[in-house]
Amino acid sequence: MALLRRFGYGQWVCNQLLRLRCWGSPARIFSLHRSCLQTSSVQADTLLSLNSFSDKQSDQISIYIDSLLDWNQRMNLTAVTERSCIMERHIADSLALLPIMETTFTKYNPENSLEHLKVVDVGSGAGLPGIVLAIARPCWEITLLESLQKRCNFLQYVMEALSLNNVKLVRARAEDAGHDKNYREVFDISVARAVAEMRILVELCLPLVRIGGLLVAAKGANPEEEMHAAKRPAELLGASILSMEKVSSYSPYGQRTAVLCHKKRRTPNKFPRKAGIPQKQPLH
Ligand SMILES: C[S@@+](CC[C@H](N)C(=O)[O-])C[C@H]1O[C@@H](n2cnc3c(N)ncnc32)[C@H](O)[C@@H]1O
Repeated sequence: MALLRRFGYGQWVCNQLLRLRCWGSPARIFSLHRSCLQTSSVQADTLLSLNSFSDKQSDQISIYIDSLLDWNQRMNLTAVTERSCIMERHIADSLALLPIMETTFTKYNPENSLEHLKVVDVGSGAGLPGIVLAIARPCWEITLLESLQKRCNFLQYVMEALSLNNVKLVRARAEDAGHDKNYREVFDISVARAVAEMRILVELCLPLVRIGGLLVAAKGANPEEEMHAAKRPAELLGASILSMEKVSSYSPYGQRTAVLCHKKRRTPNKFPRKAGIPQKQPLH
């Protein structure tokens, strides 16, 4: 472990190697180091095999990362510019949401199958976590909601390059989509990652969620304060904040969490408020 750490590998890679019992002689470790330098394949292969990805899904992840790196030279999609870091910080981080999404959804919707969920990724940016979820769960219908045209151009390109036929792209602000009958209260789950603090997120995301559905917000190590501040806003929108769950992401950001809300009643028609108002005057 210390040896790989000295070569600059993150905790995630070391943990994966430990899990797979990939340890052996110094020569074996050195050859692993060399192969990591060449292809980052230890992280990639391990992550993809842990998620039981088929060859097609693994290829889709690979093309997605290539596209991110390529387009990132022309537009600002992500601050992460190394292939291996994208694997750790973005792909692993997005996949880490799946177990908590699925167990919590089943708990509150025991009569519903997990096979055909409708999920909206609010503020999808470069497609995180939406594109990764669409690859991992080809039977789900994923809607990417993104307001910036440039990012939508990238998302459209990726959808075609990956032949993703379970993804819809909507270029709109969440405040507007929330009043469109095609999107209002139709989704089983709304996810959001790195978009806004919880008081704002509940107003952007909960109007899109059907009664019984969930909001799953990907958060950092300590979301307690913002979660507490969002309790009443969530109630105003027809939901209760269920809990904060630790998620087993291997990203080097440190502990990751998911804040979960359960929609219990219809959202009053006055929400979401006009574009920009949720951010300027968060509900309290
Ligand atoms: C910091 S990026 C995060 C992107 C991605 N979710 C991720 O984890 O990398 C936030 C994205 O949310 C989008 N966004 C912010 N507010 C929005 C809104 N009200 N409606 C739709 N998209 C929004 C921005 O355009 C931006 O692409």
